[in-house]
Amino acid sequence: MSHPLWLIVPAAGQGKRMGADKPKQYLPLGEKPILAHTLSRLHRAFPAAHLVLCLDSDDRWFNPEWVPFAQWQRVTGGAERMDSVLNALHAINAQEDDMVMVHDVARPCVTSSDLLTLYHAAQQHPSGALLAMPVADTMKRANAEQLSAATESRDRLWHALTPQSFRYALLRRALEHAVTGQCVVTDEASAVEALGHAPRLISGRRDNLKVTHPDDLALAAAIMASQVAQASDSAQSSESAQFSESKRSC
Ligand SMILES: Nc1ccn([C@@H]2O[C@H](COP(=O)(O)OP(=O)(O)OP(=O)(O)O)[C@@H](O)[C@H]2O)c(=O)n1
Ligand SMILES: C[C@](O)(CO)[C@H](O)COP(=O)(O)O
Repeated sequence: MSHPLWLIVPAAGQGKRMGADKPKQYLPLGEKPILAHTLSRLHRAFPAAHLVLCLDSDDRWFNPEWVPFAQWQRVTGGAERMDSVLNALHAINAQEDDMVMVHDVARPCVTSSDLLTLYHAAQQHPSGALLAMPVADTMKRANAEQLSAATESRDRLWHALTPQSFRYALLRRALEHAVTGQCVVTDEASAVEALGHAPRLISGRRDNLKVTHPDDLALAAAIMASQVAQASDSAQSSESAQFSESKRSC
């Protein structure tokens, strides 16, 4: 029997790099805010999952109407992303082997196919798995004057994305270990690695953008529009395939 899935969405950040008048997860992308897009994408892939949403204690913008899940709870975020995720792990009544998947609210372009691929990989790998992207550019090491002091090897270098997914007990132990050691980790995989585990890297789509800077808003809107167009093209081509199939069988 498969274990329940707990979806943790850290959404307690301030969006300082975005520099807007509200946290970036509440900025509109088309008709709805980023947070609503992200939750809707997660729900499409995992309609029966239990959502845990980490929100800042002073959040004035959240609207529960944006949550499409039947089972969900709100928890208070912490000072760092890792504290928000650990608060969520402490708040839920999960079994040791339950699957937990953590996804940034700021990544609204994630696709169902990447979500499902990651979920299956994490179920099979005892150390968990994360979406990631092999580095595509030449990598430079700057000196203090922002001069290009060296070129780093790209060999086996990946960008970490989200979601990242692990068994509940492992992730909780890893984040508690990081917090106790006063070590700030920026993703779950770093905490798990610090326990000596090696999560599996799953090559994800390059358009799983983390909305971080002002320019990213237009980019995310363009990505979403192109994903919708691609989905409608493939629906049309599957309809026309069915049509030619039915003509053949007449
Ligand atoms: N204390 C924190 C900090 C961040 N996050 C969440 O972690 C994710 C990744 O963080 P980032 O993109 O850095 O978001 P912000 O912290 O909001 O951005 P900034 O660093 O520019 O302030 C986001 O979904 C953010 O809401 C969180 O839940 N709790
Ligand atoms: C978790 C993450 O999205 C992986 O890329 C990232 O580390 C979090 O973003 P931050 O900018 O480091 O807070």
